[in-house]
Amino acid sequence: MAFLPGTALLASKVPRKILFMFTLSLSVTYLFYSLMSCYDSLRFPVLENYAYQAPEVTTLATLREKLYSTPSRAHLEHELVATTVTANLLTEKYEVEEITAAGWERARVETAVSKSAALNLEHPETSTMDGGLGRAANCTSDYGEKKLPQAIIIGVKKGGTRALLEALRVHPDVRAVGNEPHFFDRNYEKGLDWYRDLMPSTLEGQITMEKTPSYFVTNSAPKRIHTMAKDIKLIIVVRNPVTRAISDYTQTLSKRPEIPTFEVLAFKNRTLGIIDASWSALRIGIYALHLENWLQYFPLSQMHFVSGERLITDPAGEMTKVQDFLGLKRIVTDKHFYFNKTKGFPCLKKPEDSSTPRCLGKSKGRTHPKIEPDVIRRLHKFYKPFNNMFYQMTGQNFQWEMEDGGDSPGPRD
Ligand SMILES: Nc1ncnc2c1ncn2[C@@H]1O[C@H](COP(=O)(O)OS(=O)(=O)O)[C@@H](OP(=O)(O)O)[C@H]1O
Repeated sequence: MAFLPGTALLASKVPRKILFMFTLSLSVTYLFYSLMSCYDSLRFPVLENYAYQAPEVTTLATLREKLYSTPSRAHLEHELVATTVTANLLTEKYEVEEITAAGWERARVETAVSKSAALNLEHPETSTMDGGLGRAANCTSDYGEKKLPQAIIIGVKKGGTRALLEALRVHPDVRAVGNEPHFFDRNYEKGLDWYRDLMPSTLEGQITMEKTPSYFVTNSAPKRIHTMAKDIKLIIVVRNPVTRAISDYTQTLSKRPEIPTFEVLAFKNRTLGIIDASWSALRIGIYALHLENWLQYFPLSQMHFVSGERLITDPAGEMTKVQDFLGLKRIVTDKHFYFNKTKGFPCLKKPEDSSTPRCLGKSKGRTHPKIEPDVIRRLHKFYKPFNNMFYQMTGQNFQWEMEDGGDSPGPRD
């Protein structure tokens, strides 16, 4: 029997037309995959505002790797870091969003300097309490037009975002929606017209704002916000991640008293000291990793970081920096704040013609449960490298590492 090589045998048996079609389809598939891989490698650098040069990419990458990888037993004992970040359904379900109305009422600045402020005073707001999403609470006037926000407080949850927004609303050139719209995380499919319609009307020179602290930890939020407005200003109120986690837990506990203790939820393995970094109360505080996502889309110059601690100890000082960042006149000053001993926090001064209290409501400034000191120490150790990375990335040292390993300054804890 004559020996024929495989291809020749194939060619002899299969009609030429079919062979041609087969070769053609192979070529098209190859071309398609080549184009796809080119597209992938081209995608990221083309962002217009990409200005971020990670200071120590390897270090951040190493930190991320440590957090996400499955370490060996020896590694576990040395690093004591949680091994997975898959959603922890058990603990995630305890996440309850804070949607209670804020108690800080809007203080009208008597010495309004802008034309817009003068108009606002002619049409004082009927209600100062935060209302439903449809009609914003700080609706001082129906004059003007609804605009998409030019500045957003994007985080962090339990950082002091409500205190900041309410203090900003004192400014006559700031108009903000009272409740959290959650547009870029939960309601994006409703579209920009829906979002714009939530906003209060503004006059020329006034800034439209909103706050939704969960944006900071939402992967899709930076891109979506960038698509809406490349030049938007972003404000992030940050707080010692350990205190923040306890605050977050305290809020959940107030609504779900049956949940396990903080100490139980914080660890994957308490004996080995393995932190559960997938628990959202802890994950939110890894600021460096979340910030890295934002820096893919926005330069640092478009971001302003507020110290949640200083917002309590020196609210006027923090407000000066925020007003400068937003290009606003420095109208909100120390004259607007007083320290309320009963509340244990700064509150806004009442205007002369009103007797309404101007402290934030009961859901702000809750008493935290006492957490075991060695758990606090362990969490400080866990966050330390991420905090240092965050200080490098922002160029600011928030001084969360206290010498005694204790909590940051604040009224409690
Ligand atoms: N002036 C004033 N009054 C009351 N509370 C103040 C104030 N300034 C900052 N804080 C701190 O704000 C913490 C709540 O943060 P947020 O408003 O960002 O919380 S939320 O994410 O909107 O639920 C809240 O956290 P807890 O103390 O844990 O309740 C406060 O510590």
